[in-house]
Amino acid sequence: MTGTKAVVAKRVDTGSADLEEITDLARSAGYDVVGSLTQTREEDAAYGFGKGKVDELAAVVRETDADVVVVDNRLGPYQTYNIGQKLPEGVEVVDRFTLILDIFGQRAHTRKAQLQVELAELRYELPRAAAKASLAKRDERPGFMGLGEYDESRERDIKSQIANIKQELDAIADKEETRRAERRESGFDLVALAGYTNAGKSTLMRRLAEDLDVDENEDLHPDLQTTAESQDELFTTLGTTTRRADTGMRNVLLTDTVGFVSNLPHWLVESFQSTLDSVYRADLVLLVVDASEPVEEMREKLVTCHDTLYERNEAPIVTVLNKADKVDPEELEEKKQALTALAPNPVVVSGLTGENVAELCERIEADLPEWHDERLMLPMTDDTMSVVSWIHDHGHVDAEEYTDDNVMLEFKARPEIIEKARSKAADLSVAAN
Ligand SMILES: Nc1nc2c(ncn2[C@@H]2O[C@H](COP(=O)(O)OP(=O)(O)OP(=O)(O)O)[C@@H](O)[C@H]2O)c(=O)[nH]1
Ligand SMILES: [Mg+2]
Repeated sequence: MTGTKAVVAKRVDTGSADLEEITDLARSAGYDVVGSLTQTREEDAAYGFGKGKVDELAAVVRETDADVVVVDNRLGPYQTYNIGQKLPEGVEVVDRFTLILDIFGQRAHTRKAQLQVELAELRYELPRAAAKASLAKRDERPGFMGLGEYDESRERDIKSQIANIKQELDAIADKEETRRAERRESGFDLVALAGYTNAGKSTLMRRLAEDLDVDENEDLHPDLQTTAESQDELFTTLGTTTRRADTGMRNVLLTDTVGFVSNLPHWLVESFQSTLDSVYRADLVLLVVDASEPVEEMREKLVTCHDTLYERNEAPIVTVLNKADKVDPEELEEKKQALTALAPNPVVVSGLTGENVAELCERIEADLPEWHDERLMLPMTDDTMSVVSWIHDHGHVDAEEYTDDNVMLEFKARPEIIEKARSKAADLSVAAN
């Protein structure tokens, strides 16, 4: 798609239209943005924009020799069609959702990601299938008999494809839920990075996971990857990447995932359910915000993130104001104050320079579900040492004393781990008697 020329356009009811994000999205999709156009007026039923504005748009397209018009509004199928009719032959009209789906399609490298993109595309197409067929009828082949039947069969076809994909995604989601349970049983705390796209999640992920040996866990956790790309582009990360993070005492598995963006329809967010599950079902969420942006922008993006998290999220949230290296401390303090209602007690860091990352680690440890203290006396048998090392692996041992007949352990761990340790200790006692 590189070299494809695009004109971006946006209509707002009031105020002035901001083209920055749609331009970034278009670039991220690989378009060369060669022109732009905005309009402030209420929606026109036939074109979205006013009719005269569409003529202007056509002129810009001709001047710039553009191949595509990217519209940052929700366009109905008939509006898309009508705009297309006014543009030079062959120029495509793409709306915000189609554009985002394009980007996702380009970045989807795993089966799961591909299925999710396909699901979203089908959900987008479903309500349009009938309209398309009726437009085709009106436009091209007025006498063609089979069309009425054709559009129904296309709709049926889409519905059955949606059902199949959902089934496959449900199976993947079940597997992942099982894996999360296994990881928790192995003593890991699951921490997820969430936030608006381009906030710096992947950069922070690499910073937190930097001195870790992932290799030794690769067999245990097959989705562990060593790379989490960062780029100054929207939606660099689409699938999930999980790595071990060294935050101190706890065994943390950190998951990086897809960024949020505003104005996404419900069906699109739902299509990414199984990716977002790693956020919703985490033990702790780090909500990353780009602190170098104007405070109003930060506020809007925080609201978008909260909206996406609101319904399903189960975990406590720590807000992370990232890119502190780009903001002077006074300004940062003002922003912090202005955002307290949305982001109480945030941690300020720079994923790029590593500034304050130690403080973030402390917060992660403090806000994770609590570990409890336990004291166990283990009788000395052939299996005792393997239980001792199991407790070392799954919790934090504060004290360890050996006598001829016993081992005394004082440790901290998650409540489930303590339960398991107790039952292991009971098994040892049975074996010893
Ligand atoms: N100055 C500065 N730049 C940063 C910092 N963290 C990230 N960046 C830059 O911000 C851009 C986006 O970073 P990513 O880590 O890819 O952001 P992301 O949140 O993973 O983005 P998506 O995966 O696209 O949702 C990159 O160009 C990073 O180099 C930071 O602390 N300071
Ligand atoms: Mg990323």
